[in-house]
This record gives sequence, C-alpha cells and structure tokens, in this order.
Amino acid sequence: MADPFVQVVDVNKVIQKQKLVDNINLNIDAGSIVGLCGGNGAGKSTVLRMIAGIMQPTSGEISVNRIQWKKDRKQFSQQIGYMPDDFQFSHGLTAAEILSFWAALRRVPQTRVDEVLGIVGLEDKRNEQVHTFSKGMRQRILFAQAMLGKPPLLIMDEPTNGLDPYWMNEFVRLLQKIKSEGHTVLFSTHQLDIAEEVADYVVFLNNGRNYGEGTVEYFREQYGAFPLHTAFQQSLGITSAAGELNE
Ligand SMILES: Nc1ncnc2c1ncn2[C@@H]1O[C@H](COP(=O)(O)OP(=O)(O)OP(=O)(O)O)[C@@H](O)[C@H]1O
Repeated sequence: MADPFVQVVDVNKVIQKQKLVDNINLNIDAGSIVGLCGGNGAGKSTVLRMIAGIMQPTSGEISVNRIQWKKDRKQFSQQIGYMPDDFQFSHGLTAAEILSFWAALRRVPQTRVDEVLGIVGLEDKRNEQVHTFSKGMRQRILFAQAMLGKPPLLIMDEPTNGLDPYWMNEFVRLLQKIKSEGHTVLFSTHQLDIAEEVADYVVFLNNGRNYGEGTVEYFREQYGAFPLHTAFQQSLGITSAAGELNE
C-alpha cells in the first residue's frame, strides 16, 4: 500500500506554556479531500499552519510526499499551496499585480495569473484594487494565489468564509475538479454541511485534540440525516443543540 501523502505523527504545539495542539496524528491519502472541522479556537489554523510549514511543531513529525520541512524546505514548500484564513492586502495594488508578484516569487509563469483569475471568476476585476473587494472576492483572490503553482497539496483555512451561495457551489465544484486532477486537499471549516458535501474524510478537532475521524460515508451509514453534526456532538459528549458549532 502507498504511503499517505501527508503524515502527521504525534504533533504538539505549545506557546507560552499553553498546549494549542495536543498529540495530533493524521494520515491523508493522495487525491483525497479532508475537512478539519471544529469551532472557534479549536486549533484548526494552528494545525494547518504546521502542515504548511509556516509554523513548526513543538514536537512530532510532519511529512508531505515523504518530504520533511526541516530536511528540505524548498522541496517541501513546492508541494503546497496555502490559503490563509485572512490576509491584509496592500492598498493600491490590483488583483493582477498582487497575483503577478506572488507568481514571480514562486517562479510560476505570468500566464498563470489570468488562468487563476478565470478559475475564480475575477478576470473582469483584474485591474481593480483588491483592498476595495468584498470579503468573498478577497477569499477568491487568496484561493487563486494558492492555486498558482498547481500544488500537489492545497491547504485552505476556512475557504468558504464570506462566499455567497453561488460561490459556495462553485467552491464545491472547484474542489471536485482539483481532486479529479489528482491533487490532495486539506481544508478547515466550522460549517459541517460544507464538509459533508465536499470532503471524503473528516477530522473533528476540539481544544487542539482529535475527537474523532472517519469517512463521510461512514458517518452517513452510522447517523443518516445530519451525520456530521450528530457525530461531532457525540464525539464531544454533547446532547443539546447548544453545543452545535456556530455557523
Ligand atoms: N500565536 C499564538 N499565541 C498564543 N496563542 C495562540 C496563538 N495562535 C493561536 N493561539 C490560540 O490557540 C488556540 C487555537 O487557535 P486557532 O487559531 O488554531 O483555532 P481555530 O480552530 O483556527 O479557530 P477559528 O475558527 O476561530 O479561526 C486559540 O485558543 C488561540 O487563542
């Protein structure tokens, strides 16, 4: 059997004596879509940043395509496109200028800029300043930059925040297309319905700990309607609606 594309082994993150991530283990198969689900402060961004190589674990090992960040940073980074949950865009720069700058940094051909603008439906906004964009449009620019280098692994932090219903559907369609082209996707969300719609596999995170994981198919067979809501609540030992994730 092939090695998992992403391997996270006994990973911990401690900052100022606070354990933000508590012994996380995760295997992600190549070509799958994995949803990291949890409420505010669950530790999702911290886990994603460590897998993306932006933050280093206090202990434990992470490899992507069998490459470890500490052994070969350049090759490790080439495996990954990362979409942060937020970003302060410089005033005055247009969508095309920003993507062009990122493309140059990553040595991606400039022709790719218009391709990714087209993928996220912002080709007609290419010469407009990004700081004037709505939240959803800025999200689509961040999505576009993550796809610039056609990375084998796409890591996205709360990618659907701010998207309208049309772009929510488009997001699902895009991820399915990305998957069909052989890419692996890891995204975080507090919207369990999105995870149910698009993910093959979900991991429930709470207080930096893994509270349960499995295929969406497995949870459907177990719980029928609203499988991830039910599974998440049961994993946390919650019986009332008050424990639902805020959406
Ligand atoms: N640099 C930091 N220093 C100290 N504490 C931090 C730092 N970064 C995150 N935290 C804390 O770690 C915990 C997990 O934060 P994280 O951003 O990973 O959660 P999250 O699941 O992504 O939350 P959200 O959905 O609200 O974005 C929170 O309690 C947060 O306050």
